Order: sequence, then structure tokens, then C-alpha cells
Amino acid sequence: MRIERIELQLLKMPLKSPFTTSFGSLWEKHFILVSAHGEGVTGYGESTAMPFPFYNEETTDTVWYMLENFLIPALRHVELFHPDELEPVFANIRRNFMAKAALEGAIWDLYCKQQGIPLSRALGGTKTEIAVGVSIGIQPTTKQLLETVEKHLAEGYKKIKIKIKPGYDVEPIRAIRKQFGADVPLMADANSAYSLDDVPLLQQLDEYGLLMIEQPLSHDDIIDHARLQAQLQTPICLDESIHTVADARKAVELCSCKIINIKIGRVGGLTAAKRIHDYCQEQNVPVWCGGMLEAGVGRAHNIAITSLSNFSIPGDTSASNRYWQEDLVEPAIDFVRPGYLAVPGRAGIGYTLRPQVIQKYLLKEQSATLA
Ligand SMILES: O=C(O)CCC(=O)c1ccccc1C(=O)O
Ligand SMILES: [Mg+2]
Repeated sequence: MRIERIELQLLKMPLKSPFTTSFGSLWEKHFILVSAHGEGVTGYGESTAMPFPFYNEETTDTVWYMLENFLIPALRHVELFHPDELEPVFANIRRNFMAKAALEGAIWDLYCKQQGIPLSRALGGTKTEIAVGVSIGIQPTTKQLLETVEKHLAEGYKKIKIKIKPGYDVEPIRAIRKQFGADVPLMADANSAYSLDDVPLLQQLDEYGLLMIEQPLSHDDIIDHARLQAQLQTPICLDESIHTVADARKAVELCSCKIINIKIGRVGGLTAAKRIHDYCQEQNVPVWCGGMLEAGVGRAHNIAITSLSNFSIPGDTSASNRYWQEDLVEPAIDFVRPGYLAVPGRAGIGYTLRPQVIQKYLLKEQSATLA
């Protein structure tokens, strides 16, 4: 495949409402749109790093720096036949998973467009639509939380995930169960806000029949999660702790979790995401696709990877209108029927970019010629 030019664009898009987790609030999304040009077509990738290093160590600025100084230069003088060959090209650059994933995603899309095939099919996906859930940030009051849950259930979302933190955990879950009953597919994401000292508190959550609790302990831990899982009925799902198939293997072998959240950015790209998916499938460990408040391009990549069969639990890839007044792509990413997004049958990511929306939110841009 021929890659002639890579373009980076930094955008800042306002969220419809602020998103709050145990590590802080976000009012707008800063991200980098990567465009890979070659043979008259363009592939798109989107960085998922936050502006601050609180979810992981990367930030929007470190992603830009790594792309400009290391990752794009690493593409010079290499001949690629398939995007899977990028992993060895980037192998001597440690970590920086989100930076690698943004560029790799653009190259996957470019490859699929050059071949005229949908990204979902190129990855081995078989679904034509995917069931999706919604991730609800920490709300100022229980009343607002219950109203938000009610709205999303009425829209048809197939899973409700709420963010929890110490002091905001048992009570909101109890309130949701009381109001909406035991059948609502409900889970909680702690974003590493607890420690093993909190075992008795986390055991109280067992009473509420949660689908899972996501990343209760440290972002870099696999060992303590195994200790915790042995004392909990609620399945643990790991997010922050899993970057590679080796991490997934260690977590599965140690029984640190029963479910894995796969985020394309966190694991360094689609090739790695597929490999973790395949390993979990062999081990009978279900996976689902997490989110990082993506705009349209990142959302399209999430839809494509979720079309693989072991993504058997609804993920966090909501319709665009849950986050954005106007999104980067068309057609709009929206339900085909309540709770389901279509997997596009068009080549590549299957969505077209809207230049006027990109111009509106553009902060800076840069271009590098390769060929
Ligand atoms: O709707 C989404 O994109 C998921 C939002 C979400 O839960 C999240 C958002 C930002 C950072 C971390 C997380 C997470 O899954 O832990
Ligand atoms: Mg999470």
C-alpha cells in the first residue's frame, strides 16, 4: 500500500454536557484527527487521549509530539503491504499506545479504502448491527442521575454504566435498582478509585446484581484485582490495566477479572485490539468495546471492531447525539433501531467527513510528506 502524506489536525469540540469521573470533569474534547493520503483516497484516525494524564499517562499534546517526532518518521523508508505490519515498525517505541493507535487507525482505513472493503470485514467482523450501551458520568444529585438513566432507557440503550467513586457508590446503585428494578443491565466503573481496604464496601455491591464492576483498583494492577475477585460475586472487568495480549493473559490466568473492556486507543490500535479479542474468545472471556468520548471517526472505528463476534456485551459506543451537537461525520451515527448501531457496508470506516465542521473546531494543523 502507498502512503503519500500524513496530516494532523488538532480539534476542540464542546460536549453537550460535562462528563465527570472519579478523576475529574470534561467540558470539551481535544483530539487529533489523523489523515493518511495515498492512491487518491484518505484514511482517518482519531486520538483518544484526554487533555490531562489522569486516565492514562498520555495527553493530546504528547500524542501530537509522538506522532510528529517518532511515529510518522518511523514510516519513512518502510514498505507496507498490510496495516498489521505497523506493529513491528513501532515496536521499539515504548508504550504511547494512543498515539500509535491514532496513526494505525488512519492507515487501516486507508488500506480498506484502497482495497474497497469495509473496515469491519477486514478485521474479521461478522455482525451487521451492534447492541450499545451508555456511560453516565457522576451526577450532581440522585434525582438527576435517575432522570438521566430513565431518558437513556427510554431511548433503548442496552446497558447502563454509571461512574462511581468513594462516597458515590452504593447509594446511586441502590437508587437505580429501586426505581428501575432488577432487570436493567447495570454496571459501575470506578476508574481505579478504590483499594483492597475497600473490600467490605465493594462486597455490599454484590447485593445489586451488577453485570460487572469496571477497574475498581489501581490502573497498573493485576495482582490485587485477583484478590478482590476471589471475594466478590460481581464479575470484575479490567479497563486501565490491560494494554497488551500478555496483560490479558496474565489477568485471565490469575482470575483478576472475568470480562475485559477493549479500547482501541488504550491497546495501541486495531491489530492489538483484534488480538486481545481473539485470545479472550479462546479463553471464553467476553469482551466489550469501551469509549473515550470519541467524535465520529473514533466512534466509527469502535463500531468496526465491535462487529467481531466475541464483543458479546453492549459497549460504550453510544449514538453521536449523546455527546455532540454536530459530529464530524455523515451519515450521523445513530440507531437503526432502538439500542442498535448499524455496521456500515461501505469501504473503510464507512462514513464521510464534514470539512465545514472540522474547520469550525480546528485549532492547528500540520502535514508531512512521505513518498
Ligand atoms: O461513552 C464513552 O465514550 C465512555 C466514557 C467512559 O466511560 C470513559 C471516558 C473517559 C475516560 C475513561 C472512561 C472509561 O471507560 O473509563
Ligand atoms: Mg473504564
